Amino acid sequence: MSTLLQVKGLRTEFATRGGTVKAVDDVSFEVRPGQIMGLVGESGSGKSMTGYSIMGLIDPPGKVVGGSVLFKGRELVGLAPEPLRQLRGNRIAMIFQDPMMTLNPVLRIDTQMIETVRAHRPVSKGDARDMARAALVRVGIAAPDERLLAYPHQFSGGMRQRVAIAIALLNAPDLIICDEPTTALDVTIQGQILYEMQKLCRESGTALIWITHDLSVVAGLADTVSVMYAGRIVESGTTEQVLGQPRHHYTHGLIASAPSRNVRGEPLRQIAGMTPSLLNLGPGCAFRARCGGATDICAVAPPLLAEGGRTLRCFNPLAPEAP
Ligand SMILES: Nc1ncnc2c1ncn2[C@@H]1O[C@H](COP(=O)(O)OP(=O)(O)OP(=O)(O)O)[C@@H](O)[C@H]1O
Repeated sequence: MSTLLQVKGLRTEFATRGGTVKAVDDVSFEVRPGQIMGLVGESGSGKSMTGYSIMGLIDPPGKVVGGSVLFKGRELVGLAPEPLRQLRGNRIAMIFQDPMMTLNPVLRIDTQMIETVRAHRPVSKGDARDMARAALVRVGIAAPDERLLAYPHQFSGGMRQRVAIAIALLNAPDLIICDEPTTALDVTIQGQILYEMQKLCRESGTALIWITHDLSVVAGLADTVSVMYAGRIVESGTTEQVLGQPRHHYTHGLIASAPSRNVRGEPLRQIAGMTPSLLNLGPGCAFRARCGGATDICAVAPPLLAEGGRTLRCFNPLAPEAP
């Protein structure tokens, strides 16, 4: 099938007093229309910055310093602000952990939604209002006419996030990047939103990149998973491959330490050691200090192995389990 988004060798750096932080370091992946990709990793691994880099939302002292982001064949790296703005909220949308990154606290919901539609297409206010109403219904908001007249502070956290999702859906984008949008919500609401997002994607062919540290979320949602560590993707493949038979020691550690894998009465399992600083990271595997499989060779840059749709950056991967 055709490729919707092709990210190749993407690199984003922050100039800090202590030196250069390589937040996104040679990241590559592809997303097809309608595909749901999970981007997982611990806090600080570069997931959000990868999403922001694709969206052209990196602010100084950060900068995309290399690589390519092809969206429907068009290069987004280096694209001028105006054409980028036209793509955002129209063909590509982003949903943030905090819905107030999307919502304006002083405007009524109808005003915000109508403006979002009319910024990208020449429709009447009445038609834009109908589209806003339909989007609220799609995300499961009851009494949409009443809700359209409300201000963001009149909604609960879960409802506010639903409105932010409805705004992202307004112009039927080809791609939505979701940055932990359900993390702050209670488990029941999180489950409902995940279910609705998956359904919407399946129905409309919208592709999703779902950024999360929570493996249980991607297990039920994503078609493919990419695992990030210290700014790099260390393993990717189908969800079954990566979560069912991890080959990278870091992926294995993440799965083993997931809260759902812990047994009451036994000590909580964790990956030993600390995530490294992204300042002055050398070329070798950044996980080697915490890795049970590390050998001397891991001090040099690990090769990118590709096998049966899976990619892996490791000299000493875990053996595939016998079928
Ligand atoms: N303004 C900044 N100045 C310097 N470094 C930054 C800045 N913003 C981000 N970084 C660096 O980028 C790295 C990646 O951050 P990012 O937010 O992408 O991580 P993440 O995996 O999304 O984590 P989280 O789940 O906590 O959001 C951070 O570890 C930090 O070192």
